[in-house]
Amino acid sequence: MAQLIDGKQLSDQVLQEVASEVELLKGKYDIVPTLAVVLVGEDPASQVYVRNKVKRATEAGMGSIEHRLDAETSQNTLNALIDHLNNDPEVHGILVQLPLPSHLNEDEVIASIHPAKDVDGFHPLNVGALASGRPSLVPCTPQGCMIMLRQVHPDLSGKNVVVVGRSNIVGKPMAALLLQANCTVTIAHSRTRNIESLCRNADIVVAAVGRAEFINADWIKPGATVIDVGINAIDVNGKRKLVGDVDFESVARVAGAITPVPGGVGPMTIGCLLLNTTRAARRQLA
Ligand SMILES: NC(=O)C1=CN([C@@H]2O[C@H](COP(=O)(O)OP(=O)(O)OC[C@H]3O[C@@H](n4cnc5c(N)ncnc54)[C@H](OP(=O)(O)O)[C@@H]3O)[C@@H](O)[C@H]2O)C=CC1
Ligand SMILES: Nc1nc(=O)c2c([nH]1)NC[C@@H]1CN(c3ccc(C(=O)N[C@@H](CCC(=O)O)C(=O)O)cc3)C=[N+]21
Repeated sequence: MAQLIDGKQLSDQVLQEVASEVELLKGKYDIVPTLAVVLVGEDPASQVYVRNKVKRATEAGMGSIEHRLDAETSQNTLNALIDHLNNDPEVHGILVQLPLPSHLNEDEVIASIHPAKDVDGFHPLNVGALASGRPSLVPCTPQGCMIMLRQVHPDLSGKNVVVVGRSNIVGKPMAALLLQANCTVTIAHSRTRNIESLCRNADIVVAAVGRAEFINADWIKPGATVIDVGINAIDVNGKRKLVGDVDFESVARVAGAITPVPGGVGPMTIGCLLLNTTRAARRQLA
């Protein structure tokens, strides 16, 4: 049976680090690091994430502000809110929950967030910084995955890694971080040929596909490390259940180490989001 990489426990460590940084910023500089979360529409999954983020922020002694806008909100209204948050000295981090309703221009919204407050690391300036090996605010989910990987592989140098998925929020920044850690990185996606055999050659597989239990034991080299980013709600006998992009039961029998869902990458994402918020606050001191 594979070693379980416990995201809940690791995220508690990250959150403790966050809490002491918050204490320091309060005591020494009299500022309360504050995260503003913007949620447009009623997407029930997003509401769960937003709730979790706000809860953890409060526990860490941080400020958190929620802006819930209805699904019909116009681009102008959203732009005006972001403008206001950009200029509010008491807000240090801004997160606009994605995806946005289809009538809104996501790229425009992301580019309008002040790069120094972009705790998601999605602004083109932060994306460019990461791509050129000078990371600034690093996307939370890939950052969390790296912390989990380091538990198993303190030195990642030379590892063959396959990242399945090429989204801007997970796959691409994940690949950039792995490359910077001297891994040999392959990015697979829906047009990739022989994806199964590619994965079977990998020392590490990172799954960010968005398909429930897509990757099974036949794809995994015995002893490999598997990071499951997927969060998929499925129906089992009328009950809602969260599963990853990896078929946990079969893969855990062949892998050397694996992350569970829930309790894996998800909690790490939140930990890193709050860590980014304290980093952003510190940089805004000057
Ligand atoms: N734990 C966490 O904190 C987070 C979890 N998530 C979860 O991670 C998953 C991925 O999210 P995200 O990156 O935003 O998803 P996207 O839908 O944006 O991207 C999915 C990627 O998977 C690829 N893909 C889809 N089908 C296949 C296939 N049959 N074979 C190979 N590749 C395929 C797509 O390829 P193509 O580009 O060719 O279409 C795409 O690159 C989701 O389950 C999401 O809920 C996301 C963010 C944070
Ligand atoms: N701008 C933006 N930034 C994001 O980081 C972002 C986003 N938009 N849109 C949606 C995805 C998804 N995401 C998750 C974060 C935490 C959990 C999480 O905490 N999951 C828990 C449990 C969740 C539950 O029980 O429902 C777990 O996996 O154990 C899940 C998913 C962040 N995302």
